[in-house]
Amino acid sequence: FCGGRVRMSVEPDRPPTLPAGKFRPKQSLGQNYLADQNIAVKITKALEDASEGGHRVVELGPGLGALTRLLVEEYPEMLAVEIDQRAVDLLRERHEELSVIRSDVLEIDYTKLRELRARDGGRLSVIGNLPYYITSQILFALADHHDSVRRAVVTMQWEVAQRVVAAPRTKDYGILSVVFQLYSNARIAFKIPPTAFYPKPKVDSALVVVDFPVDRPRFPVDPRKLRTVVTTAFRQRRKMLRQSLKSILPPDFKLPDNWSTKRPEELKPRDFLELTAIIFGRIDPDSEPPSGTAIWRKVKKADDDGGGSR
Ligand SMILES: C[S@@+](CC[C@H](N)C(=O)[O-])C[C@H]1O[C@@H](n2cnc3c(N)ncnc32)[C@H](O)[C@@H]1O
Repeated sequence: FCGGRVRMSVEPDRPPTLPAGKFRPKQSLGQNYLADQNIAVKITKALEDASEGGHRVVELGPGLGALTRLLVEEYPEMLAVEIDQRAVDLLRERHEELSVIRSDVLEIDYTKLRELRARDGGRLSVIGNLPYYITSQILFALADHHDSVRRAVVTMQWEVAQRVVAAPRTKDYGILSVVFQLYSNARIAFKIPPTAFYPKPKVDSALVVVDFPVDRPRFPVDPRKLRTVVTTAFRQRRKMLRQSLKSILPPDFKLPDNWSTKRPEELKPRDFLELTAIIFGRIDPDSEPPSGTAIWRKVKKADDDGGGSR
């Protein structure tokens, strides 16, 4: 009647999932809880997992369950991995049917997890409002196990998201850009303002959707060697490769002239594959991918117990 706009949601402050009392968010664990229900819905919708029961769905750092409570409706057989015992207890209380294990997400071996969870032979679907202090490590672990993951729907700091999608010759181009553009199709879905979280972080965040294509040919280089080459080159991004890569070049090895005067930001992601092959040689692309440490025993126990194992 008066033409005013109807507000669809109230300004988020305390998340509705935060229990009354002494539950103080721990900054050291990156606990900025999502408090905006509209955004929670948009994040969970981006997962689009078609598995019956959702046994392939894994949530990293569920916290107080802002995403979990929506996910568990659609994917009752999902698994949640959380390090904070208080949150684990709370989730078990609120969602009896949920498989939740207390563990460090950095211990996840996605290849083993897929063997255990993706019983239909599919790949894992990973979702999480990531704790920002370990975002890069989580992203690299996902990239290392790209054969086992179908899609990752993850929030991260806006500037880290910019690095994931950055093009060569831009200031954000670096190790994250190279790795994610080689192994995946990654896109920023939308920006998330600090007001969507409690407590409010100082920076904007982004939802990033990463798809790992199933038919991508295996690269003929060792992924750990590739990482070494890219990280070492970007550590001195203004220097020419013959200088910046000195410390990792084999004895008596001379970088061919067409590479030696380049700077890392001039190289496209695929050029780094070629460079790694020149320095360290090619490997059999059908060899087994490297496997990290595992929490699969705990996962198996949670499955065997038919719900959350303690
Ligand atoms: C940014 S909060 C997000 C919480 C919740 N998903 C939400 O959206 O409100 C990050 C969560 O990851 C958990 N966390 C932090 N470090 C972890 C680790 N190494 N392994 C597993 N969970 C971790 C924190 O305890 C916290 O619950």
